[in-house]
Amino acid sequence: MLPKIINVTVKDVRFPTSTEQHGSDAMHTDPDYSTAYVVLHTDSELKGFGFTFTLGKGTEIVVCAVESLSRLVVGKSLEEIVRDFRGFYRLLTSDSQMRWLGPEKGVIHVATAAVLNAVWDLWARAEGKPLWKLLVDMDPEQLVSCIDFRYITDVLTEKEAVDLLLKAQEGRQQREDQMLSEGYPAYTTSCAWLGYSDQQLQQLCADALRGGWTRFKLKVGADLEDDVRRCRLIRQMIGPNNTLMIDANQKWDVDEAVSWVSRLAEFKPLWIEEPTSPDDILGHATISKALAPHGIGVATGEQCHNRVMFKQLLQASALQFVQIDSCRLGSVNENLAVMLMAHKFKVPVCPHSGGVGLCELVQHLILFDYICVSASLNNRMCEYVDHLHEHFTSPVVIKDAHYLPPKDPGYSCEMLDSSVQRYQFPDGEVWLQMNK
Ligand SMILES: C[C@H](O)[C@@H](O)[C@@H](O)[C@H](O)C(=O)O
Ligand SMILES: [Mg+2]
Repeated sequence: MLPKIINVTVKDVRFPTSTEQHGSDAMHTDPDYSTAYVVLHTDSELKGFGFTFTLGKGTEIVVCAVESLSRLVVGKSLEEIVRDFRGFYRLLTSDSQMRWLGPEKGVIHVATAAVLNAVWDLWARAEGKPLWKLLVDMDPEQLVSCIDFRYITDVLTEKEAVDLLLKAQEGRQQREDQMLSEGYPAYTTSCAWLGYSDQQLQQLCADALRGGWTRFKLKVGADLEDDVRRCRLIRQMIGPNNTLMIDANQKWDVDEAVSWVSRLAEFKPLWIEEPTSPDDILGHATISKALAPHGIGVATGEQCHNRVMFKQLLQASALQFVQIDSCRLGSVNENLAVMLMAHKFKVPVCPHSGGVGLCELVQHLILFDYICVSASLNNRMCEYVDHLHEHFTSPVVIKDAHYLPPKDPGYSCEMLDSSVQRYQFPDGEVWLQMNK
């Protein structure tokens, strides 16, 4: 018997990362990595844990949204949910009154992500498997039955999705074994946040090189001369053969993006990430076209609202790297749709990660992508940042710059009770002390 959800609790948990400029970029200069942290309580011993990611202020708004959605969840059994997961996704995203707040975007959608992440965590725990393995073991029809195809059937139908998954079945066991022994390739963003000094960047970069890292992301976009200096510095340190990516976090207008990045082309970045507004699909297409002769691709997705936006970015050849996000899209359900569309358009998926807990979650999705969808590691890697893992009960395991597949049952969302208590906003000990 699968458990029934009898209560949902949600907490505002914030980590004061801004004090040391961790996570800083051209637009988000002082992020306090935070979560709206959800626990599904059931009529059994099992619980489901989930969250979405925020930058501090406003997390209380997401908490309210989760509370509103909870009314749709309490009283449902897991059996009833997973028997028609597409229907359950629709229930949360298409409530005829609440959808006005989105639809499928903004606060209400990240709140949906938090709730659905907890449901997937609960399901994987009930099956006694890590989430990636639950997905890998599902047959194509069952996987596809979790996806809401509304608004994307012009690009991907249910039947096509099943066919893509069937086609990728060959070599699956071998890829699973490979992941278990080698892990999934990662890149690091931890060396080069915008607020770090040159000295700090050099030190962290030297440490990372010693630790076996070969792919590095640098924040740009505040000041062109600073960017030239920092790109030169990091390129000198990592040498010509390691990979460099740059990330502007939406700083520029379209033409400005093209001229600014052209100036940085000599440092050979693989991609420019979020050059402009995440909503500007045609702008991304223009930038992609202009930068192609330099061999620089456009990456985006960490603030892409939903599968419909990804569909258009792909249709318009507006991105060369798809950055899915475990806490912005409607959880695993919507990420499955995006991974399959990316595969159809032959665009590699390189997930956005980092923040607090995003590495823990997204590793499951990218393992599934490799084993069951893309079957390729070409031009693919998953972001990693080295912050806040100690607050999770099943933290990520990195070996030689690769994510090793998680083994514990669930979606790796559970935080330590002591951390939740200490960092709860505004009454946790850490915040009480900071505000003294
Ligand atoms: C505010 C955050 O740290 C962002 O800077 C971060 O998610 C970043 O865009 C990334 O790609 O890791
Ligand atoms: Mg980014």
